[in-house]
Amino acid sequence: MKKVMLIGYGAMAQAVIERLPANVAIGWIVARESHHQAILARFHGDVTPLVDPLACEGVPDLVLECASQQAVAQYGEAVLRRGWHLAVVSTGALADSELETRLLNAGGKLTLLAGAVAGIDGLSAAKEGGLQRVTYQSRKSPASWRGSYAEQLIDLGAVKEAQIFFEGSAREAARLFPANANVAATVALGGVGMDDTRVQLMVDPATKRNTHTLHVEGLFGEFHLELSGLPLASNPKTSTLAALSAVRACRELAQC
Ligand SMILES: NC(=O)C1=CN([C@@H]2O[C@H](COP(=O)(O)OP(=O)(O)OC[C@H]3O[C@@H](n4cnc5c(N)ncnc54)[C@H](O)[C@@H]3O)[C@@H](O)[C@H]2O)C=CC1
Ligand SMILES: O=C([O-])CC(=O)C(=O)O
Repeated sequence: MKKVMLIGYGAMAQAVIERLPANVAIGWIVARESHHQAILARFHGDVTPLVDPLACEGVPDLVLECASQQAVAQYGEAVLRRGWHLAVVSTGALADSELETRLLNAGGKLTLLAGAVAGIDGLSAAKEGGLQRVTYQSRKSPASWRGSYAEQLIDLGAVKEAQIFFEGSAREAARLFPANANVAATVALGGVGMDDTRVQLMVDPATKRNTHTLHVEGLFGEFHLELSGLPLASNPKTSTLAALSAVRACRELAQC
């Protein structure tokens, strides 16, 4: 039985717990203290709630971050320094280039999950031949942008038709929208980097989906990908596919 340490106990973590493959168990959950009683009760003491991954007395086969960019900054380096395997879904944390360097030099094994988008394998392959242009657009409902920096750029309650409210680099997008624009960072890391990946963020009152549009041009030719994802019912910011990419990481663990 492979044992996973989850970081986070929100919408994505719940989806992962519900779909956990056979031969994989959650051993520890790093969560806010307010969640600890609920974790103990739900798993009848079989899962240890922690406030810090380093309080773990065992050795997890995988540490699966499903929490926030802030959690990656807080725990990522220490987890990797222990020689553990860390899979990160809050990839936008790497928009902080100093943190990126520390994570890459810490040892262990760092996996960046594809999250809510597809095509990262093709993008990375295309990079081998040279890329000329990578653009990424995210289109979500007003509910998905609520509570984010978007509220300072646009009146979400008054939007009548689809509107772009942010244009900039992947680095800016990932840092300004930490719960909404990790895909911008994922695309950047697979392609032309944080500063050269152009990003548009759009609010669309007519949609209930999270739509990711990727356009890539390079020596290989070009590709255009549009992925229209259903958000998790418990968090409209987060696409179901992002949670499924974390489940996939658990399945790969079960198979190795
Ligand atoms: N790469 C991608 O495609 C995507 C990445 N994400 C990332 O996944 C994260 C989680 O998504 P959801 O579960 O939907 O969010 P959520 O807001 O429902 O849950 C996040 C949970 O993590 C906990 N948390 C945050 N920072 C923590 C810390 N430092 N220590 C302990 N617990 C901490 C929160 O208390 C909360 O329980 C998002 O914040 C975002 O960074 C989300 C969607 C797509
Ligand atoms: O789940 C999504 O659709 C994308 C998302 O929140 C992110 O990129 O952080």
